[in-house]
Amino acid sequence: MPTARDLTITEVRLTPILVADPPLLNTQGVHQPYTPRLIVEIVTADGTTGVGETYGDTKYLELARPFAEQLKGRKVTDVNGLFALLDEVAVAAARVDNAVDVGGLRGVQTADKLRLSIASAFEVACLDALGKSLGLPVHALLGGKIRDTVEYSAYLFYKWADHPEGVPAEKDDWGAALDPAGVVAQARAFKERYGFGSFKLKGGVFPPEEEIAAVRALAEAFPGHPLRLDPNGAWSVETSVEVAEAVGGILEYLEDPALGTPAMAEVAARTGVPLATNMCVTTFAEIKEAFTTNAVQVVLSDHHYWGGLRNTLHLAAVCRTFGVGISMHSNTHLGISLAAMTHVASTVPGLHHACDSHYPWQSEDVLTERLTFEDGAVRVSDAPGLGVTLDHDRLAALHRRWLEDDGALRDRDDAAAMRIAAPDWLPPAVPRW
Ligand SMILES: O=C([O-])C(=O)C[C@H](O)[C@@H](O)C(=O)[O-]
Ligand SMILES: [Mg+2]
Repeated sequence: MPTARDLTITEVRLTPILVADPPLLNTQGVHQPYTPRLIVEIVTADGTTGVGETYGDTKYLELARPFAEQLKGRKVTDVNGLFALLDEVAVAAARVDNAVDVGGLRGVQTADKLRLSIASAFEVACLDALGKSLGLPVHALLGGKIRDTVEYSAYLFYKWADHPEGVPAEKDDWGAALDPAGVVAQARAFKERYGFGSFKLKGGVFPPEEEIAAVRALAEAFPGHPLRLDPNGAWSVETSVEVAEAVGGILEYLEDPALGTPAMAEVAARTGVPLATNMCVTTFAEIKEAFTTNAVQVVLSDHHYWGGLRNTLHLAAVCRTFGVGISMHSNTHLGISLAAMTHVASTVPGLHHACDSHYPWQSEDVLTERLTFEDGAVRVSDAPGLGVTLDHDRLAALHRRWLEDDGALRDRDDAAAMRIAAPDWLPPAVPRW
């Protein structure tokens, strides 16, 4: 007879941390030297622990704390119940009224999206604990992997060599990338270190002509490799169409060239270039307009704000129904989230594009062993749960950094980080070009 397991949640630990981040440029500004993340641990009565990870900014912490309190006494098998609890977590109006999320780079901000961004970390932690308890990998709990490896793309950024002088920061070894030659050199380093075969350039930083030149240089240096360009909605429809005409033929897709579904629909109608998004379709409510106006051809899911791994599968099913492709978006994240992304991606049918991941930019992690890329892919773990182990010493050290911060870095603000180098900097009005 199998022994009964007690999967009642007895303890929930929330650990906010600050993680080193290089000076990566985007249309809003530059990444801070340290970025907030929240690590969630769930402990069950039989001593099983599950881990999850999500955004660590104050607005997420203030929701995660009351939510965590409600979980005690519930079972990790009650994953649907997590979502029923969400409505009970109050979101202050000031967090959503006219607010955009970090730097405006992840689409609308709604109370539900904030709540889902919290629930996702708890869902992952529950699935990790359940998998460990049953001796099954998370992908098995999602119906089973249909591929053994998940391919990722190199996430290229325009970048300074260092954070501004005098700003405490960890040194990175990527160097600067501020022109086509620098972007190609960065892509070569990504290929050499991790074997990536697809390249995405974060654009919206320099005038479109310069970014067109960088894409052309990439195409010349890496013939036949899929390329993407993502200016985070910084261009007008006219500029988007001009860029599409200039480099559409060498792009796998153009990502969020213009802001909002109507603008994306117009660009899509006027060009033959597939459009991807992690800005105009970031909630289920936005799907209908975008799909019925043919505004996007690929949705980049992100299990953090879509509300977890099972919601990602629901999104994938809707995309499949409408003949829209699916792949994955990424912000700064650690190995717990890379493991979660890899498990869910291994179960998604028709995943035809390499997923995004910031992970190579993160020199720090909270795991005993970093996840690795081979030929640009992460092997899907068959170990119980997510297949990762938390390093409590590392976690404590990164939490100490958070505790010692005076609050300046606890909320990611790319425009404020830019003002250290350019005091007059304000997030540019959109469209910027
Ligand atoms: O694909 C995207 O739009 C992103 O990854 C948005 C991110 O916020 C990225 O631009 C960043 O972290 O600078
Ligand atoms: Mg994007």
